[in-house]
Amino acid sequence: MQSTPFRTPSPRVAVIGAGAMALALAAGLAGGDPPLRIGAVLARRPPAAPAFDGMAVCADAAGLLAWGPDLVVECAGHGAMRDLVPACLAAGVDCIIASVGALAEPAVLADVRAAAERGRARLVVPAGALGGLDALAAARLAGLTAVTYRGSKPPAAWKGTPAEEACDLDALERPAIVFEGSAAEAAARFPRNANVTAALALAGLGPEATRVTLVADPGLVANTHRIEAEGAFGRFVFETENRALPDNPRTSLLAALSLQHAVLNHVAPLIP
Ligand SMILES: NC(=O)C1=CN([C@@H]2O[C@H](COP(=O)(O)OP(=O)(O)OC[C@H]3O[C@@H](n4cnc5c(N)ncnc54)[C@H](OP(=O)(O)O)[C@@H]3O)[C@@H](O)[C@H]2O)C=CC1
Ligand SMILES: O=C([O-])CC(=O)C(=O)O
Repeated sequence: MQSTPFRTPSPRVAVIGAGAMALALAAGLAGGDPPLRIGAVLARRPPAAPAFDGMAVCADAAGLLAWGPDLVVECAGHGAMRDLVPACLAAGVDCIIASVGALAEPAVLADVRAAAERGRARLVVPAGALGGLDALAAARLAGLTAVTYRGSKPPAAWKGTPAEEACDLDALERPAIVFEGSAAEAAARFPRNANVTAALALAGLGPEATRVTLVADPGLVANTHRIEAEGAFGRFVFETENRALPDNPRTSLLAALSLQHAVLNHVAPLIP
């Protein structure tokens, strides 16, 4: 038998969603060393991009589970996370999710947790477009006193969101605050831009106590995320300036790479 670099000879990985992030994930894994091909995609219509060629296309959770995945990666949106991920977990399939913001709603978090317990499966919450969550989660063990987040993106990334009520995105000449409040509210009001605030909240002080500022900045090219955390451990600041994916200006390349790393972490015996 040929040796495999993975824990199982042929990991059966499926993806939910066929947008910018799924495309980057599929291409990134297939182009890796060693390559890993995603075998199935759950999509509402057959995906056209060549990165999805050869994948089984499933229409719903039952179809996806019938394909027999070892691991499902959600990169579709809050609705898909809420409606499809619990069924996968309850069936014993580990899941990695991009749409972490859905977990800021306590009922969804409870539902997902119960499904994972029922199926003895694992839900992996990656850092996505952020960094520093390993340090934050460790620091939490000794007690945190404050966690704040400031997320700044170019105006185009805020199109079609409540930011349009806060300012005229097309006429901005200087940075404008488009939201200030809790991570819970940010994740709910900006489901395609503020998933990172829910991941931050889960790792740190929770969705109500994590303070969030969102900014539309016409001077920016990158999506910028800044975390400041304080507690018994001391203090840290983490900032990242992320390039956006070519197919979606809201979504950072780092978010897709974070999913790719989480998949490799799941299937490989050792990964730094
Ligand atoms: N954690 C993080 O750091 C980040 C998380 N995200 C999350 O990842 C999600 C995906 O991002 P991105 O790929 O850039 O978004 P896109 O809008 O480019 O793609 C979303 C894809 O998901 C599909 N989709 C939506 N709902 C469903 C469903 N119920 N069943 C099947 N397919 C569905 C869409 O299909 P259709 O064409 O049919 O609508 C589309 O193909 C975002 O919505 C956001 O929640 C995004 C950025 C960062
Ligand atoms: O990709 C990013 O920069 C962050 C993002 O959209 C999200 O958290 O939803």
